[in-house]
Amino acid sequence: MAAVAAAQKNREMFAIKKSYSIENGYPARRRSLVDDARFETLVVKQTKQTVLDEARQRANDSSVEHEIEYDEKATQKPEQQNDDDTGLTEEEIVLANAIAEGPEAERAIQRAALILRLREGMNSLSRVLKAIEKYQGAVVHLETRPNKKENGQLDALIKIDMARSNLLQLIKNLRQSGTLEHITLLDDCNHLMTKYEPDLDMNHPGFSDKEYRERRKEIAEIAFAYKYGDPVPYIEYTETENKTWNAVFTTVLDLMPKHACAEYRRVFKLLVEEGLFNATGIPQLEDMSSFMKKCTGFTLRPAAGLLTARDFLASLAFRIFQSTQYIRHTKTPFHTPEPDCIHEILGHMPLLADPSFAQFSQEIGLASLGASDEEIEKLSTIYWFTVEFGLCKEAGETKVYGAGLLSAYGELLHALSDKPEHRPFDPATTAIQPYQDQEYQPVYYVAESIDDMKDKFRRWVSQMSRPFEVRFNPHTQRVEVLDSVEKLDSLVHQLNTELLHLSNAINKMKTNEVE
Ligand SMILES: C[C@H](O)[C@H](O)[C@H]1CNc2nc(N)[nH]c(=O)c2N1
Ligand SMILES: N[C@@H](Cc1ccc(O)cc1)C(=O)O
Ligand SMILES: [Fe+2]
Repeated sequence: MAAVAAAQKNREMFAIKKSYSIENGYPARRRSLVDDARFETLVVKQTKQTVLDEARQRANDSSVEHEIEYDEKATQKPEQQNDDDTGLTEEEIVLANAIAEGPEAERAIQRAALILRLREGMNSLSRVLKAIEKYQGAVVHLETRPNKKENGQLDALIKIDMARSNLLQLIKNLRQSGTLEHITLLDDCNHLMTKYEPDLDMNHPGFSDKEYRERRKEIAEIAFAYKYGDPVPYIEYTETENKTWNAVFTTVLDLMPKHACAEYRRVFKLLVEEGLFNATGIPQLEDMSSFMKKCTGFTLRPAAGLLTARDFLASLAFRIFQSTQYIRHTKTPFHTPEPDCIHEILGHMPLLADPSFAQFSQEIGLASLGASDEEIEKLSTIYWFTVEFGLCKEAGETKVYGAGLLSAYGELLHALSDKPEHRPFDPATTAIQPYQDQEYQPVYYVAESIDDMKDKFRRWVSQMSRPFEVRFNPHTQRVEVLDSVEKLDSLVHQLNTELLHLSNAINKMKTNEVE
């Protein structure tokens, strides 16, 4: 529990204390998700920097020098000594703040991944392992490889579990000895909301509605309190909220037989038959999550608002969709400037229950893991013009599969009209097409089919700069980096097993046909 509380505290330490709305002194501006996301990334960075500078200042002021018992002589040369002991790294500050929570948090076991540069090869490694042992740490994972630049030197990745206070000491010593290249505190959620409160600027339909804003905060709290593995709490939606749902649901019911792609129509019908989709009430995320899990393994977790692209995409790699639970303002049922539960449930969820589309969504997520900021921007642009606002061909006609169109019939009709430009989906050009969410789009991309879009996307991803390949292991529900013979070996075994099932099934079907 202490770890969760400390992680929560660390989140809050960096979380943006005020929303970007007029009353908090942020300039009014026409809503644009892209600008918002960029603006907020900048503010998040500034907020973090301020917090870190203040903590370093405090560390400077605190005359008490932490006793360093560690046997430094054995591991460093004078020139390596870093006498600026208070150049605390962000992780040290996060740890120090967690420790400040009290004795329990101080003793709490923290998992961390250390990337080390071992200048004296195996000699340095044995000293580091001795230090870990000295601080009562447990090595969970260790791998080394020759340093690309310096012969005789090693790079090491060591995952350890260690009491926070000891870990703080160890990091400091490794940093001073010039061994520590990087550390990641693994159980701190870096799920930073880009907004603490909804950004309801002047032209947001709910801006002047105090009751609506209270409701938004109340529902956002569910997302903040949510822990992985919990069922998503039910929400007692009000009559007004259900009326808003009804207005949109009935229009989608009218329009989707003609305009939605076949994959969407198929699952929509299933959802109606299962009683999850009806005109009277907003479906509960927990029920939708169970349905999707049965179909494709996708599950939901509640999101309090717009997440950073990296956070949002990373979840898709694990077949987790971060879904908002609040609903748009009743004044504007047919288009809202931000994702809401109607958009997520009516727009996204039917297709996340389709195997081919679920695979495509997961592959965008997998491609985002370890991607550079530039590549994240390209992936979220591809996501925008496909998952959010994509069109596809079907028996010579243009159909809709983009969630942002299926949940906003006004824009759906615009997208299918001859007003906007229609371009063939091609990842390389789509990925760099600028877009704004202020009004309807001037350009929409048309895929030959969902499978064709997936194939084109895979080829484009294979040229991305990431120097390693990843795969999602459905048994462990974890993403594996395919960078060792052992991992490739287990993947080949997995494939062999699947192929065996496939050939047995084919033989049995052939035999049945003959009989
Ligand atoms: C991936 C891309 O940035 C996309 O616009 C994301 C951003 N963050 C999001 N956050 C939430 N909660 N819901 C969304 O649909 C999105 N869309
Ligand atoms: N415009 C969509 C909601 C939406 C907003 C922003 C997005 O990024 C995506 C979807 C609707 O009204 O349903
Ligand atoms: Fe969306």
